[in-house]
Amino acid sequence: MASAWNVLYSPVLATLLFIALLLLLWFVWDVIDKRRPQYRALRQFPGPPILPLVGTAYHTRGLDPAKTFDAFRRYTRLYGGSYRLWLNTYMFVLNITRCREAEPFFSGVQNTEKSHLYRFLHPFIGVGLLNSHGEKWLHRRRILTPAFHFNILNGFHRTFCEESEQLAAQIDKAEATDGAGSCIELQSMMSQYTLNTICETSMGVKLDSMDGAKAYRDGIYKVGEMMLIRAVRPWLYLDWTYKLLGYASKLQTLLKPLHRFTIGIINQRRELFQHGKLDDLIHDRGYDQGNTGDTSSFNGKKRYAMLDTLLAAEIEGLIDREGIREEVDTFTFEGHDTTGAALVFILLTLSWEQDVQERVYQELRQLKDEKSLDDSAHFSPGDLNTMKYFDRVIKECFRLWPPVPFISRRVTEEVTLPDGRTIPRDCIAALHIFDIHRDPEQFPDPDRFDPDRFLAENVAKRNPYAYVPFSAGQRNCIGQKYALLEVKTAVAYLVLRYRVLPVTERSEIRFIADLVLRASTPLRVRFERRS
Ligand code: HEM
Repeated sequence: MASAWNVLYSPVLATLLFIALLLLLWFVWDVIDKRRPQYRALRQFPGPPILPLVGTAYHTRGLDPAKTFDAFRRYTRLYGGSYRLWLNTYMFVLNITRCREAEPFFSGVQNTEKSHLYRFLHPFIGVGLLNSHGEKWLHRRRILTPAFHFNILNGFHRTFCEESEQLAAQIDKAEATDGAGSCIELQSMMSQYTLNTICETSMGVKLDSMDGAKAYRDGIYKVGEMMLIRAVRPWLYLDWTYKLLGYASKLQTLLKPLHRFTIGIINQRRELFQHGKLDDLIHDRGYDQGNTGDTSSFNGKKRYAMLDTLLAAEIEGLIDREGIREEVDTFTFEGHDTTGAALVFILLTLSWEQDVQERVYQELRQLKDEKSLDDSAHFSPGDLNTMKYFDRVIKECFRLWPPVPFISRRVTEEVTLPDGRTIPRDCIAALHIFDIHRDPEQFPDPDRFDPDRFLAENVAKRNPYAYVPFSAGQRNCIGQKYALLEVKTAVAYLVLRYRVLPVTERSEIRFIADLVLRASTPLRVRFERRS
């Protein structure tokens, strides 16, 4: 008898009973949870079976980033469009892969709040233009919109040209070392180019000429990797598990020098700004040259750079020091990897599509001749916009390889779709731009590269939200024109100078689930100097 009591009171049994009780409570909660209207609403959409307790959490469990990327595409094919995933009332997602379901998020003024995934960016970029909402977002957007005025972009064009020359010098150097037509790994080279340009245009510094540039560059990449680690491991979504497993302190260690770097530059520039020396600086850098039309002033200062716009707003009491830091880091984060990815996939595409590349080259050459520009001269921003075929090629590359493959929103207002289905409140709307761009109803034979999809008559036949590489509506990309000018400047310069030849084939590419479109293996082309 005594031994039976001993068994009953043994710690093992007590633990088992405790676990059984927890499971029972979890099960009861799960049953109640599934009676909520959100559950019923989401069940109107197709998706993988929702199992008791774990919902659909099994669908990406244990998958590496490449398999996670493939799993999302597989589900889109399997369910013929948008599909739902369910964990519980606090975590349920509608994966939107067709523009008919995406339209309410792009066209309206409601549901503009970002999902909780953007919280992972808080330690790095704070709560700035990208991830704030409501009044704060509107206020910041108003302050920053003048920093993207076309006169200012024209000033940035000079930086894009100089850095394109640096890029070519690097390619030539590789050729001198490794022999003619040497293989170039694109992802790191393009990322270096775009980090240089964003540092100069947003903070006014030439990164490569600064102490600590390498540490900053490496730090930015490592922080990007840590964001990805968190995004693809749902158990790290909770702040306490993130802290407990040591990730939070590792991130802080990485972020400290990055923030010190940005704050140092902001302080230096503030000094110049407050002592009225910035006009000399603008003049020295030539930002005030080549501006056409409007030379309007902002608090007596020319509107020429992103940080300077913020410093002027600070004087007016519109933004504080931390706010300036947030926005500068937001631009560095949003403005370099995205444009880098765009360049990688444009150059790869040109390497696969030799006829297209030749036609682009002829168009560039013809304009050069018409304008009597010598070989080393760059096109002006106006010139770049006149080349229609070039423009269509860039657009088609952005369609097939959108640098930001997915974005997400928190549904704060229930959405009723034209077919009567509802997207419930508190749902996460994951807008998969990668799949929206491959909707066969909007883009027949969607995987085929065809720049003529962007002929005016073809564009007119499509839903206005079928093509959204820069998102659309209120929360669209503030840097869209900047990015297009940068990309076109670099591609035009490189194509005129080199024939881009294939190394990595399209069929070899394995994408990974990431904030920016990236492949798991190196992406390479050859650059052959044109005679
Ligand atoms: C090819 C390059 C780029 C692409 C494809 C791109 C794409 C996007 C997309 C899809 C969004 C919406 C994000 C969301 O809803 O979560 C966005 C927002 C944003 N982008 Fe870009 N972007 C690019 C370059 C840039 C550059 C160069 C800058 C800055 C210099 C920039 C700054 C921003 C900011 C601040 C936002 C948030 C805007 C807001 O919510 O008001 N982007 N971008």
